[in-house]
Amino acid sequence: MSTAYAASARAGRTTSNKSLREDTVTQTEPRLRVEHLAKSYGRGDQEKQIIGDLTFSVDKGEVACIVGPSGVGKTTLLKCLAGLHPSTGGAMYIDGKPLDGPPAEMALVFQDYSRSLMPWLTVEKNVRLPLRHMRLPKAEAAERIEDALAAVGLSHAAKQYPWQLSGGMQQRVAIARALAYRPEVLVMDEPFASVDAQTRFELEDLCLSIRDKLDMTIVVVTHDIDEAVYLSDRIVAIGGKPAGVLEVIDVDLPGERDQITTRALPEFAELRSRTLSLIRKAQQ
Ligand SMILES: Nc1ncnc2c1ncn2[C@@H]1O[C@H](COP(=O)(O)OP(=O)(O)OP(=O)(O)O)[C@@H](O)[C@H]1O
Repeated sequence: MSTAYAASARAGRTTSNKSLREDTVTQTEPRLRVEHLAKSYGRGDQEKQIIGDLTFSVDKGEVACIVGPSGVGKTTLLKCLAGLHPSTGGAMYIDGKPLDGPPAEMALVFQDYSRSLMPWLTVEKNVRLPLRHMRLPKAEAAERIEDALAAVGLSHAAKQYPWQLSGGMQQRVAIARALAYRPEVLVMDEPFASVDAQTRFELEDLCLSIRDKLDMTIVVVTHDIDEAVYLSDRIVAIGGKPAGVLEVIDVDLPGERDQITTRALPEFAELRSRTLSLIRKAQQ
C-alpha cells in the first residue's frame, strides 16, 4: 500500500464505527453536505419535480445508504451529486466547498459492471482508464493501479480480461477503477444488485474494508434494507412526491460488523423494522 493510502489507513475497528470516529476524527464540516436539494426534469407544462427538498450530511469515513420506494428519485439524487444532472434548487458541498459540475473528489460505481468494463482491455488497463486524462507520471499511475487492485483483493488478476472473471470479481474491478482515481467520496448506485447472495456479502464486507483502510466516505443507493443496515453509519430514508427526507437513522451497531453475528443482533432487527416501516408508509 502506498504512503498516500497508508497515511489514511485505520487498521482494525474494534469498537463501534461511531465511537472510533469520535475518538480519532475532529472535524467541523461534514465531508458531504446536501442542503434543500431540489430537482425537476422537463420544462414548462412538462416539468416534473422529482426531488422537493433533501437535506442530509455524511461525515468523513462514514458509509451512508440512501433507501426509498422505487422511482422516488434515488438515482436522480446520485446524478445530481455526481454533477451528471444539474440540480434545480438547494446546494451540495464537499468539505464545505460548493459542488457545481462533476466533482474531482468523487468517483461513481454503477450496478451494471458488465457494461462499464471494456472487454478488450485487461483488468489493469480497465483500472487505468480514468487516470488517462489526469496525465500522471507513469510511476504514480502504476502505483495507483497496484494499490486499487490490492484494496479489492485482485492483484493476482491484473493481466486477466473481464470476461475471464466472475461477476463479483468484475464488480471488484469496477470498484478498483473508482479507487484508482483516489476519490474522497465513493458513490455507488445499487452496486451489488447483480451478483449472487454470497458474493453480495463479500462485496459488502469489501465496501466496509475500503472505508476502514482508506478512511473513505461512501454513499450507496440500495433497495436491500438489510444491506443498508449492515453497511451504514447512517441511513437516509427518502420518500414522497416530490421526494424529501423521511428520516436520517443513525446506525450504531455494537462491535465490528460481521455477516453472521451482526445480522443476528436484536438491534439489527429493530433497525430493519424501523427502516422498512418508513418505506412502507411512504409507498401508501
Ligand atoms: N432523465 C430523465 N428525464 C425525465 N425523467 C426522469 C429522468 N430520469 C429519471 N426520471 C424520472 O424520475 C423519477 C425518479 O427516477 P429515479 O431513477 O431517480 O428513481 P429511483 O428511486 O432511483 O428508482 P428505482 O429505485 O426504481 O431505481 C422517475 O419517475 C423517472 O421516470
